[in-house]
Parts: sequence; structure tokens; C-alpha cells
Amino acid sequence: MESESPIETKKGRSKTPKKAKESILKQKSPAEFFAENKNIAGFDNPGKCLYTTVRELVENALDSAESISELPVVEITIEEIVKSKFNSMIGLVDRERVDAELYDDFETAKAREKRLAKEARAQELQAKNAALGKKVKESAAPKGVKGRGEASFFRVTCKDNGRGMPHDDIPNMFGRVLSGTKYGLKQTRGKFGLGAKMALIWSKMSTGLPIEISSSMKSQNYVSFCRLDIDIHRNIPHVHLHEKRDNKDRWHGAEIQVVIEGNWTTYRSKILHYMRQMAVITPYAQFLFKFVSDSPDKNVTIKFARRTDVMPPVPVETKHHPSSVDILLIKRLIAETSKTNLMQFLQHEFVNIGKSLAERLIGEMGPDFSPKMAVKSLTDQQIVRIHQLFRQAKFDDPSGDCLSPAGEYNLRLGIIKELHPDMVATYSGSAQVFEGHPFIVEAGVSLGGKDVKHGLNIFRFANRIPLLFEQGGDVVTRTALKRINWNTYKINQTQDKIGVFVSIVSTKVPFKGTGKEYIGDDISEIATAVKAAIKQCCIQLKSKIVKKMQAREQQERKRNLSK
Ligand SMILES: Nc1ncnc2c1ncn2[C@@H]1O[C@H](COP(=O)(O)OP(=O)(O)OP(=O)(O)O)[C@@H](O)[C@H]1O
Repeated sequence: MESESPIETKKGRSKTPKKAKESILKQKSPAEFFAENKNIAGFDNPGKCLYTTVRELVENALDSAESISELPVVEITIEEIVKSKFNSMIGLVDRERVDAELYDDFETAKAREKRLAKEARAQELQAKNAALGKKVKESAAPKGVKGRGEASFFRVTCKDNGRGMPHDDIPNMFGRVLSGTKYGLKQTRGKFGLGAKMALIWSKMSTGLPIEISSSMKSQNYVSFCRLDIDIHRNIPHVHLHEKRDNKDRWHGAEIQVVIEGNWTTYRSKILHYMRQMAVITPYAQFLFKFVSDSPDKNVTIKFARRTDVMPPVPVETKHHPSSVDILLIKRLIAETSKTNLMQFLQHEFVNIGKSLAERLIGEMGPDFSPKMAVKSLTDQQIVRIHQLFRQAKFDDPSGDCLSPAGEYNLRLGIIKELHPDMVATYSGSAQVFEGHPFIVEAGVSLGGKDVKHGLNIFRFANRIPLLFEQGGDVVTRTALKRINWNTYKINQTQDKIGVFVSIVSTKVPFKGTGKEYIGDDISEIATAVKAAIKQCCIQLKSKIVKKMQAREQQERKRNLSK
């Protein structure tokens, strides 16, 4: 057999083609996957990581307090840690630079001279202009030298008055990616069993420090304290300390503390917006937000006071609707059911399948099926048949009883308390359904107010979480921009200060991505309901605007007559 001819290289030497490396089969743990792709969970860069960490901790705190019908009290503190303090925390000795040229931000003496001269000239010009009474433009902060700059570290602490956690579950709740208590079919802010672990993974990646959890449940006379990090490769908690401590104050709730790299300067306004919007949608909660640093002028303390004791009802867990299940889920329900025969299984594991409908469905499945047949003996083909029938048959829609919308009263109160608008209208829609999942849309439209810019100011909420990113693709933004003819309601889309608030709650919010940043525009049921809710508010506003205009005209007429 002839051997393959070698390849001629440029230099005329021959070279045998390199053999492709044998591909080796490897597995990745979920923790490894999310550590490598942390952006899909909203941990894109240090600034966004700080924002998302705050978000995840606050949302867990609210879920926890609401689950025991406790009016939430949440304290969130971001403490800036300067590098020397950080180094002493981890026992690292601060070292002076010896080889200056080694550093990315190294500047030659000549370049430094040039930069300082330029800065001095700019300052001189500014002083001259100020002396001449000319309007002085705020000069941009000196650019300084090139380079990535020093990392900034922050200790983020979130304390709540919620349910707390069972002592033995804490390590898995915080040290095992994709573990949580919110997987059931229920309206919760959390859903993936990921958020708190991502904060820990980021702390592990950026500071190497563990997370600290204190927790106590109502029935416990001790506080559980746990310091742990996560074994990324095995996706298991690595516990440093786990002990029971005295609970003299009979406190219940949780306090989570994590030290991460972040960027306060670039994400300050996002974090404060998030807190403010959370206060709008959760007026029954009290939030104390603090930013603490060594320079007092940077420090922030904001208390978002509770304005009502009316709390939305606790969302209840519900069963699956037959139109919403897939083959995998049917198999899981079969494996987990306590019922033995097909008839009982259908009635017990799904909503809206009563006795007579179950009988009719089994009859329709074909001769291989019978009410008394053992559900655990169903073959793969039979399960596919059930799934097909579930897809085609007509079922009553699921009710929205399991949902817990903010409520028109709370939404209105939140808007008034945070924005002080001149006019506001709110609307709460009835429960509707997409792909077998119930959802409710509530909306508010306001005109005028504090810190509201001209044009459309859109505020989006999903399961009572403010959504601040990816606004462009969101169903609410697109509807407000493209599908509402504001003129019809005597509202000027560019001149008026319009606040559009839309809150969507569901047992399954169709978020795009695990970051829970926005709801796509591709589910027609949701898009239609959003449009209808905004329109209802506009109709109310129009009648208020018309009345106001008429009153003004009348006054003018009176004034003219009296002249
Ligand atoms: N402050 C808290 N109080 C009580 N339990 C908490 C608290 N924080 C977290 N937990 C528990 O830890 C679990 C894991 O939290 P984590 O943030 O990782 O995921 P999640 O909230 O379930 O879902 P998501 O990833 O969508 O936020 C939660 O399901 C909850 O049971």
C-alpha cells in the first residue's frame, strides 16, 4: 500500500500531517458548567456580579418571609473593602511594587509629565471660565493611566426575618448547584436552585473566600451558623464550620454574607434602581439599604418604609395541567405517584381531570388501556399515547387561585409612594393561560412625578421581581412602544412623563435565559394580555385627562366672564 504523500512546506521541507489528538470523553459537573458560563446566570462582569448577588439575596429573603406570611424586613449592606484590608483578611502581606515596569499601568516619566501638564491646562481653563462667569462643564474624571485598574472587593450581607433553614439542609442549599426548595409548581421569585450558589461560585473565583450563613427557624432555640464553599468539580458543599449557637433574642430568619469582587461605581445606579422598583412592587416590605466605605461621601443609606400591612396571599402549590406536561414529566409523575391505577393517577396528579373526564380519556386512549390497569406498568408507547391525547383533548383552563399577584391596591400604592405622579391608573386582569400555565397581568400607567423622564418610563416585574436588563426584547417594552396608540388616549408619547408598570405572575414565567432578565415577546397570550392591561389603564387616564381639561376650560371661561 502506498503511504500518504507528505505535505510540502513553504521552506521546501516536507512535514507529515499531525495526527488529530484522540478525543477523550469527559464529564462536567453543573457547578463547573455554571462557573465557566456564569454570564448566563447574570454574572457577566464584576459590576453585574455585584448587582446580581444583591438581587439573588434580596429575592431569597422576600420568598422566605412571605412563605411564612411574615411582613418582610430586609437589610442589605454592601461594604467596600480596600485592598490592604482584603489582603489582611486573607492573611496576605501587602507588598510594595519593586519592578514597576512589570505592571499593566506602568507609565514612563515622560508620559506622566505630559498627562499632568494636560490635566493642569484643563483645570486652568476651567478656573478661567468660572471666573468669567461662564457655564463650567463638569470636567471628566482624570483618565489616569492605562490598565485594568485595581480590583474592588465588597462584603455583601443580607438579613431577613423569614423562615430560616433546617440546620442539616444548609450545606446543600448553598453548596450544591441546582438544589433548592422552589422546584414545585408554585409562584416564587426563585426557581432554578442556582442564585445563591452563583454568588458563592463568584466569591470563590474572585476572592477565594467562603460564604457565611446564619439561620434560625421559629421552632429553634439555636442559630445555625455555617461557613462553606463549594467543591466545583464534584458539585458538593465543602463545609468549614457548621455549628449551633445560642439564640438569645429568639430571632428567626437568615443572614447571608459573601465577599466578592465588584464594581460599585458602574453599577451603583442599577442597584439603587432595583431597590426602588422592589419597593414599588413590595410596599408591604421594609428595606434598609446601606453602602459603606472608608470615604463617607460615597456612603449611602436608604430606608424604603413599609406603607401597608396588606400582603398578597401566600402562593399555593398546584398540580400540573394536562396541556402543559411533556413525556418526561408524565414519566416522573408516574414514578413518584402514590396511586396505583391509571384512573386514580389521572384524577390525582393533574388539575381539571374529574372522574367522568378520566373515564372518557381512558376510553379514547384505545383498547390497550383500562381504568384499573397498574399505572407503573405503562409502556413507553402507552405513555406517548397519553401525551398525544393530552395535547389534543380539550380541558378547562387552570384557575389562577394558586397565583399571588401584587394586587391593584399594592401596585397603585407602590407607584404613588415612589414616584408621586400627577395621575395614575391601575388595572388587574383575570387569570389567563399559556401552554397550560396560569398567569395574571397587572398594569399601572402614571403621568408626571418625581425622577421621571419625558417619554415612556417602563417598569417591568415578573413574579414580583423588577427586571432591569434586556429591556429591548421584553414583551412589555415592545407592547408599550409599538402596540399602544398613546395619542388616542390624549397622551403624548414623547412629551409627557409616562410611567408604564406591568407585573406578570405565573407558576411558570417564560423568562429568556437563567438570568431572569426579560420575558420574550413570542407568547401571544401574554402579549395580548399585556396590551389589554395597559389599554385599560389608558382608558381610565383618558377620562381623567378629559375631565381635567374640561375643568380647566370652565375655569378659564369663568375668568373671562368676570373680566
Ligand atoms: N434567605 C433565605 N431564607 C431561607 N431559605 C433560603 C434563603 N436563601 C436561600 N434559601 C434556600 O436555599 C435554596 C437555594 O437558593 P438559591 O438562591 O440557590 O436558589 P432558588 O432561590 O431556589 O432559585 P433561583 O436560582 O431561581 O434563585 C432556596 O430554594 C431556599 O430553600
